Amino acid sequence: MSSLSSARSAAPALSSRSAVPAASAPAVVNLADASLGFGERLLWDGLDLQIMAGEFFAVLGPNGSGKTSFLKVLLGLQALTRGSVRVGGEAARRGSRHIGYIPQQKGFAADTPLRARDLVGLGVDGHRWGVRLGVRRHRRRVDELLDRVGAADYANVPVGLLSGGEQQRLRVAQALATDPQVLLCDEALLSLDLHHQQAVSRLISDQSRHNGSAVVFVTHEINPIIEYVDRVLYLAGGKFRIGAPEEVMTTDVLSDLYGTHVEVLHTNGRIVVVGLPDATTHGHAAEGH
Ligand SMILES: Nc1ncnc2c1ncn2[C@@H]1O[C@H](COP(=O)(O)OP(=O)(O)OP(=O)(O)O)[C@@H](O)[C@H]1O
Repeated sequence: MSSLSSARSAAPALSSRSAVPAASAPAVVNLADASLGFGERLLWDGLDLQIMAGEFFAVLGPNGSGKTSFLKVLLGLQALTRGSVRVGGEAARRGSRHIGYIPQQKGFAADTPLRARDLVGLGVDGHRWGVRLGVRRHRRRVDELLDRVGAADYANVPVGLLSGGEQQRLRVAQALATDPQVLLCDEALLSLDLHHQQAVSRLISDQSRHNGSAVVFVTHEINPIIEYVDRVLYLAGGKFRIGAPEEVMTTDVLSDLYGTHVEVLHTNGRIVVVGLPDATTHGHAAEGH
């Protein structure tokens, strides 16, 4: 185990940005002594982590560091090499009703035979194993969700004709339909313009602050969500570090994780990482805006 991972977190208090007091918030994700590796390749080892209701938790790291694998573990799609994982009080498993999932933005084909309200309706029905709400209640719930994400105006438009940002709002509505205990977001802002990045991240943050969902947000770029993040899990080179962004996103910590000197600059409320190893394709350095 690395020196960094031995400094693992036993769920430190949430940052001042959280509206949910740490003491009263229950843990909804619980990893104990968790390790994951593929063959020779170790992604992380000895990960003890609790994510609390209402917490906005970001998972960061360069390409290939294990961010998507971390989400798959929570989704019950990837078994750990060692240790245990519980979500909403039960062992992680596929199709858990405790989980809402916002995938990467991928456009729908223009001829997809679904209207905006149909897509959201699938989320409302998704966990009911065939037992649908009555037609009226179903419609009301879909309307509420469309309204909440600002999509009421295009409720009846086929999804393939909507912009990327409009489609992503619908995916948020779909994921929120069951008011999940845990909201998993996989690069949910990718390829959205700045305006839609801000709108979608605010919707996700609202779900954690006002409805108490724990948000687990996988991203290669912290800046679009920096104002909402309580804690970060930073994965790199088989090691990890957990803490508030200001504790983890530092020159010392990232240099230690990458095993080479990198510089972390804080400018205009943004974080820019400079000098990442050549082999590392990573958002911070490349973007630097
Ligand atoms: N089922 C698997 N079998 C073997 N290797 C795997 C498997 N799943 C993931 N890996 C490897 O584990 C590493 C981490 O992959 P993962 O997709 O979790 O990284 P990531 O941080 O999400 O990367 P990116 O930012 O590029 O999406 C990669 O080297 C990948 O090839």
